[in-house]
Amino acid sequence: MKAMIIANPSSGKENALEYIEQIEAILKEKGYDSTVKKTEKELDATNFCQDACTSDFGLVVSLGGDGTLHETINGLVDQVHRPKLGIVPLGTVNDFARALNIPLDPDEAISLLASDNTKNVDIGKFNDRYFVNIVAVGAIAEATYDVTPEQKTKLGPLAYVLEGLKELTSNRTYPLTIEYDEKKWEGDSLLFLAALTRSTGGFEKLTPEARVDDGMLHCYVIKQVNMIRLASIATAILRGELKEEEDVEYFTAKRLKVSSQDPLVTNVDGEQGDQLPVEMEVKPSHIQVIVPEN
Ligand SMILES: Nc1ncnc2c1ncn2[C@@H]1O[C@H](COP(=O)(O)OP(=O)(O)OP(=O)(O)O)[C@@H](O)[C@H]1O
Repeated sequence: MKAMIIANPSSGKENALEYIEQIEAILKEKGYDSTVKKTEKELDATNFCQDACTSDFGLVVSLGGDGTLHETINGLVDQVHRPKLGIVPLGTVNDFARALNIPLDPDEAISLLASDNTKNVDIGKFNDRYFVNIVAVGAIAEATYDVTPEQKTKLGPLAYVLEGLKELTSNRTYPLTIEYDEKKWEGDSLLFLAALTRSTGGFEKLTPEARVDDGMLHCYVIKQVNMIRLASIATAILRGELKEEEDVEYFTAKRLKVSSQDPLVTNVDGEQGDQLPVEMEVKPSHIQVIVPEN
């Protein structure tokens, strides 16, 4: 059996290469011959992973942050043969690993690679690319672009939360039309979220209803609200009860289209996405990921 280790030497604390021997050793015990591929630039992980799929590899390990993981998954999704995926998180946020209960400690995540326990996880299609966590539309969605690498290193996930809260208080709304399955929502919205998992920006209670393998996009529209209601929504988020708020519309969908008369950009798994209109769809239980039991 063949395994490919896709390592980004620049991720997190720039120490990915220190873990390679340890990973090779554990995979050897499982009967894998490992090939190590080091990324040098954007899209390398996608191309390496596509090669692994077409060359009949049984396992691909992503060793890096969320960016490397997304690029790896984007190389996997459209293929007929999709190897199992192992994740060793080295980034600052590691949302997908959090959502799957994969240890954030690299040594523990490497030990997990010996496990045969896997989960078939949903993937979201967003226009012609894929996402694993969340799509956001609104001012807070643009806030993550303002987080500097220095803030990220110093504050970790909190940098996104702080930047996001700052934007929320600006209370800017946008007219949105959301067509989902056979239904439609239209109105002014402060923030629209479509989540596949419960973890966003390192914050694990924003969208607690979302399960990684339920085949659904969990959608939350925060409507136009006054400052007092906004404070109530903020505390509801902290309690993991966003959907209970009266100014929040919650629904699930298998596919949806979001449009607006305003030229709004989107945020897809923390990266800048296409401008509206956009279409999304769930590919249910599409990739097999090594995860802890329970
Ligand atoms: N050798 C390299 N040097 C610089 N950048 C690289 C290299 N290889 C890949 N990249 C790019 O680095 C991007 C970010 O990597 P990744 O997300 O793994 O690390 P990170 O930014 O430290 O993690 P996080 O986003 O969780 O903080 C990747 O999306 C990829 O395009």
